This record gives sequence, structure tokens and C-alpha cells, in this order.
Amino acid sequence: MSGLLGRIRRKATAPPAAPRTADDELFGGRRVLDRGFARHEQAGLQMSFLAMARRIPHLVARTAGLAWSVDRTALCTVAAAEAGQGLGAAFGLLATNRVLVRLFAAAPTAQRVEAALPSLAWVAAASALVAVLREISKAATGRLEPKVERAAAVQLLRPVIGAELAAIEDPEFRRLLDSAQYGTDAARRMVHLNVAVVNALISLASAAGVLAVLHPVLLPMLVLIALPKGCGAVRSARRRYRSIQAWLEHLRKRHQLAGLLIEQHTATEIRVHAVGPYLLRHFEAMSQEGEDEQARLARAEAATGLAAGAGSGIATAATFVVLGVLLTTGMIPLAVAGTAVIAIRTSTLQLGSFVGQVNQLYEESLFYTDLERAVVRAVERAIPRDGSDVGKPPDEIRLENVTFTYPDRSAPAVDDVSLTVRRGQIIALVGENGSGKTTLSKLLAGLYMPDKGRITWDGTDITDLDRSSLFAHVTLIAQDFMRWPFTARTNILVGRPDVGPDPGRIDRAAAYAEADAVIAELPKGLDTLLDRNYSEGVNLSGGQWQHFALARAKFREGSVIIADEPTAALDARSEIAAFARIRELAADGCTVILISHRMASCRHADTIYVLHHGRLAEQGTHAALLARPGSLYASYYNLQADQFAP
Ligand SMILES: Nc1ncnc2c1ncn2[C@@H]1O[C@H](COP(=O)(O)OP(=O)(O)OP(=O)(O)O)[C@@H](O)[C@H]1O
Repeated sequence: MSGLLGRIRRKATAPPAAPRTADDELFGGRRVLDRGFARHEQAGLQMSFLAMARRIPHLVARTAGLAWSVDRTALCTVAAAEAGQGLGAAFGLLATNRVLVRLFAAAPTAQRVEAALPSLAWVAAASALVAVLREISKAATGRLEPKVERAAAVQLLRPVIGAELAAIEDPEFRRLLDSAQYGTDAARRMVHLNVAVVNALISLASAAGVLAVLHPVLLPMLVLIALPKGCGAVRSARRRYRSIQAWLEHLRKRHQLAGLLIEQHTATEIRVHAVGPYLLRHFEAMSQEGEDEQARLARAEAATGLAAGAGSGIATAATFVVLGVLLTTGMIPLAVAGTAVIAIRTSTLQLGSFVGQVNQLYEESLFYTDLERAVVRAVERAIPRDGSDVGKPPDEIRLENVTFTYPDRSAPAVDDVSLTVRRGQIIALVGENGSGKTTLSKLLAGLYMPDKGRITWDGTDITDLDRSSLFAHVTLIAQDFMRWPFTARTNILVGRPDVGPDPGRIDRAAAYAEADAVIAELPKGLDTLLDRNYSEGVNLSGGQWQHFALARAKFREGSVIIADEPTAALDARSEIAAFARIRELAADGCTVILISHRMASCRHADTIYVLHHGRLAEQGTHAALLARPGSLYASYYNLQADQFAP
């Protein structure tokens, strides 16, 4: 009865079925691509089994190259141990043949056993050698794997951190980066697989060699056994890779949903607005879609495996028929037939693992290829480093008819803007939301290059300057400044990490930004971890974080300061103090570009620029703009001032 009531109650309170798919409702469209990674080169996906087999040396060489760069001794140990195992296996097989020949000879049993004993000892010695070498190889591989993974990760991350901001914001590049991140794991697995492939290849070659010596017709039979399994394995690998590529965004979004449900910054809305059950429902729906795809893959793989297994089984049966014919027609003696059976058994087993390993190696290599492709793209879009050095702080930064449009937008974010900032001046950028202030500040900082017009520093076009030397002068207090999940000290130090944690400089920066009062209250002072997600970590309020952002900026000691809403979270007293200090920076010879919606904080600027739909609508001093009839600036200023009127 209670079960029935429970069911009825559940039914009554069950949330209404989602009207659209989770993808549509949450993300504005389906996140599964029909065409896989179609816009990228799909060389790997066009490949036949034979073409793939031809790629093995290349794959092995590529992984070996990576391994060589991180630990030559370990690589050489693995190579020697694997070669030794192959030779040991071949030797063991030949010794087995001698044992069989002795055992099948025409003599009394005791005599035959005695004659076989030395060869038997060689078989045992070969097995022991193979076992020892296998463990040596395993130990060296274990040492290599993490190093190769690290090398692959650094190989990817180094060019990515040096790529243009526009590249990082490009969704296509982001997608490639996502796939490439699987490549670092793939590189690690490729080491192990490479070893396994080389091992299987050597053992296979030795077994095949022994078979060829026993009778040449047995060799092509071995190839016949291999082919169906090989083709099936490639088919499965391609299918899995295509599926992962198609479902990559779906997977990312699903992980994102799961993360949102447990993160700290979402916890309040999750509870008060009941966003939790809503997102959980969509998470479940998306997971079910993923499960359906997994089931489809499993079914397809089983069918492919069945067909490949049947093909190989028929070929194996045919091989034994051939062996029977050779034996009954007296073309090979019984001892040789016995060795051949062992060799066929060994090689088909090896073949099974060889095909499986090559298949996995191929699949991993597809991801590693994405990593390499991402590296190439990042290098193509690298911030140029070959310009002239900026040298001293710039006396004049000038924008001449600068236009910039985001790649996925039709209207320019900054449209035909010209302005000049001189050293020691404060300029303020004001305007409504989306009028282009932040974009303009990023152009000034050298983060974006204009589509039209030019930006010069002391007369030199910034495209001719070494951008890293330009960045060295810029201090950015961004609207969405980073709240680094590090210690309080490091949160200041990251303003200019290369100078090191100079205690005096850190204290001065903290005092300047009034972060010292916040630090004094932290349980471990500057050593306190500013991340509540970890033990002994603490949470800061928005305003307290802003003090850290200002301290970081001071620590940097740049000469061009771009402050985008630098005081939005500060209390009234701190805000006034912060603006007074920013003005002092200009008096000390810095160039200050201030973005703020608080008109009162802009009034001291030497020139105020008003942006409207990306265009420069007005410019002048506070007094001049206020006096101007119909001025946008005056309307913004008066709107705010009126709020304080009695
Ligand atoms: N990374 C981006 N990619 C595409 N469009 C962008 C990007 N950043 C900003 N935009 C668009 O460019 C226009 C200008 O944005 P910008 O952030 O420069 O305005 P803003 O004046 O700083 O706005 P706010 O006062 O709200 O901070 C807006 O239409 C915005 O949607």
C-alpha cells in the first residue's frame, strides 16, 4: 500500500518531461556532430588495413623519437630486452623442434629421452631468458611512460600558451585542443603499445621464420589467418575514433553539467532556485544519449569481431588441413609437423595480440595526430616574437582608424576609432554595455590585432614590435581578473612571476592595494591558500579579491596600466582610495587607461572617450563634455548624479 502511495506521490511530483532535448534547451543546439571531425584532415580515417600496417614503422619511430628525447637509457633497455625476447623465443622453438626430433627417433624410450635432455635444457634456458627480459622491459617501460606523457603535454602546452588570444577564442581550435588533450594520454599508452607491437612482431617473425624453414607453404597460410582479424580491428578502431570525435562536445558539456552540480560558486543558486534537479534531469538525459551510442558501438564491434573471427577460424582450419596433407603425403615428418603445430599455435596467439595492439596503437595515434595538429595550428597562430624590442616605456600610444570585428560577428566591436594616449596621462573609456570598451583595451594591450587601421607605440606599428617586450610594459586589471587558486603570496607574485617572491616588493604591493589588511586576517597570512575547495583553503569576498587584483597590478610595475572596472567590488572608501592611487601612478609617469561605468571616477581623466556601438561618439574633458549640448557623457553622468539628489 505504502509502495503504491509512494508511486502515486512520485508520479504527482515528477517533473514534467523536458519539452526539448537537453542539448537544445541548455546549449541552443545539438552537440553531436554528424560529420565527425569532418573539417580536419582525416588521413587516418581513410586508411585500409594494409595502409595502416605500412604506417606501423612510422608510428613506432614517432613514439621512439618521443621516448628518445626523454630517456635514452630506458628506451635502449626496452629495445634490447624486446629484441632479446624475440631471439629467445625463436631459439626456444628451434630447440623444441630438436626435442621432438629426438623423441620421435627410432630408439628405446629411455635412450630417446636421454638424447632429448640437452635440447630440453635449452628450451628451459630460452624460456627463463625470455621471462627475465620481459620483466626488464616492463620496468624500463614503466619508467618511460610518465616521461613521455609529460613530454607530450609540454609539447602541446608550450605553443598553446604562446598562441594569439584570437586563436584560443576560436571554437574550431578549442575543439581540436580538446581532442589533442586525449593525445597526451595516448602518447603514454603508445609507449606500452609500441613495446607490445614490437614484441609481438619479433615473436611473430621468429615463429614465421621457423614455419618457413619447416615448409614454405605454411607461411602464406599464416597471412590468411591474420588478414580478417586485421581488417576487423581497423574497422573497429575507425568507428570508435569517429564516434569520440562526433560526441566530444556532448561529452564536454556533460562533464560541465556534472561539475556545475558540485561546484562551490553554483551551490547557492543550485539550492535556492532549485537549479539542481533541473540540471540533474538534463544530465541524466544526456548520459542516456551517450549510453545509447556506447551500446551501438558495442553491437557493431561484436558483429565485426564475429565476422573477423569466422574468417580467421576458416583460415586456421584450412592451415591444419594443409598440414595434414603434407604429413599424410610424407612431405614432412611427424616431428616437424609437431613443431609446426606449436609454431602455428604460438603465431596465431601472437597474431591475435599483434592485431589487437596494432589496432590500439592506431587508435591512439589518431589522437596523438590531433595533438600534433594542434601543435602545428598553435605554432601557425603564435604571437610573433621577431619584431623590434619596445625598450623604454612608450611616450605615445596611438590608434589610427582602428576597426576590429570578432570572427563570429558581423558588426565590428570597434569601428574606425582613432585616439592618442601620452605618457603620464589618464584616459577614460566610457559607454553602454557592449559598446566596445574592453575590446578597445585589448587592442591597446596588443592582445588583438586590428582588421583595419593601425596601432603604434612611439610611432612603430605594433605588428613590427616584439609582442613579449610590449606585454612586459602592460599591466592589465581585467574586468574578469583571475582568482588564482593559489596562496595569497602567489596571487600577488603572478603579476610578474619572473622577478621571484621578493618579500619587500610583495609587502609594498599589498600595502598599496590595501590587501595587507585582508592578509593580516588570513589564518596563515601570505601562505594561506585562497581556494576553499582544498583543506585549509579560504574563501575571499569579491571586494577582498579585488584588493588582490590591485596588489598584483602594483607588483607588476608596468608603465601602461589598463584598468577595466578595477573597483567594481570595492566599498565606497576603498574605491575612492584606489582611484586616488591610480591617479598617483599617472603622476609617476605611467599611462593609465581606465574603463568604468562610474562616471564620478572618470571625471579626473585627462581625456574621456565615449564609445557607442563600437564608434567613438565623443571625446573631451569632463567639464567640456558636461557643457556640450546633447552629450551622451552628460546624460550618463546626470543619470548617476540624480540618484543622489534628494
Ligand atoms: N570574445 C568575443 N567574441 C565575440 N564577440 C565578443 C567577444 N567579446 C566581446 N564580444 C562582443 O563585442 C562587443 C563589444 O564587447 P566589449 O566587451 O568590448 O564591450 P564593453 O563596452 O566592454 O561592455 P561592458 O560594459 O558590458 O563590459 C559586444 O557586442 C560583445 O558581445
